[in-house]
Amino acid sequence: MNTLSPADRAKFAAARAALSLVEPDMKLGLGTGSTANWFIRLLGERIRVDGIKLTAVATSDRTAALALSEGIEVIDLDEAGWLDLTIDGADEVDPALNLIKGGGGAHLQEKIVATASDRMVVITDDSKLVATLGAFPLPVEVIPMGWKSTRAIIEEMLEQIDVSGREVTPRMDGAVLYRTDEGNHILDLHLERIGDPHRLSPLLNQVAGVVENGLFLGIADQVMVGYESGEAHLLEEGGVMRPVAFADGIDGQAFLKRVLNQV
Ligand SMILES: O=C[C@H](O)[C@H](O)[C@H](O)COP(=O)(O)O
Repeated sequence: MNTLSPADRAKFAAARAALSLVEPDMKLGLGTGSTANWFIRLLGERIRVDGIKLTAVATSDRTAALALSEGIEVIDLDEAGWLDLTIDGADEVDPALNLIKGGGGAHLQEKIVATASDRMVVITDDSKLVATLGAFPLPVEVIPMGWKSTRAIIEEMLEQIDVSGREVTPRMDGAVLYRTDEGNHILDLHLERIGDPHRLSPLLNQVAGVVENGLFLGIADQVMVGYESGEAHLLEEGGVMRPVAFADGIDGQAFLKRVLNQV
């Protein structure tokens, strides 16, 4: 059997802890990325074990494909109307539960889905908890037409902003520009430290050509933090942390054995 890396042990623990938040008949938002993928696989297992019924909205083509392969019913957001709970990963989480997302290029759909939910719970390993956002490059989705002009305007705007770095690079997919599910490009802003994310986010979104940036401010309600040890804690605004027990009826060892042998 392949073994779980320390990072995956922590991601798995966070995802499994969030599984206990799922109740029958919920309409769920499913995030994108390696941590969200653990949650989606575990959700599929819970549906197989418990036979619970629920529907889900995906935040990317990748997530939709994985969810469908796990037997999860996937519907459009407009069909769902409003969601009970969104579970998603993050690239950085600050003490006020503000996030940087979009490392996988999916932050536009993720923000639409999270803000159309009663509750957003982030699942993450403890390495993503930071005092100040910005060490992870901030993704900004831009329309392909005139993207170089959009980048120039962003660079000029950044001169007025309290950040420690100002390099803006187009995200590449091998030799070509990266394309999101919507066919747009991504600019990664290497800011190192974002002094005032609440000032930066609307300024970015005001630039013509910008579709959405990866700052999630005041959107996440709680954070499930997983550790290499296999434990998980629930983090709430204000820094309160409490341990979470797994209560899902899943045989974790058997589940991991099956999943790891598929990889
Ligand atoms: O665009 C991708 C998403 O925002 C992801 O949720 C984020 O990048 C975290 O991904 P991972 O769980 O793979 O670290």
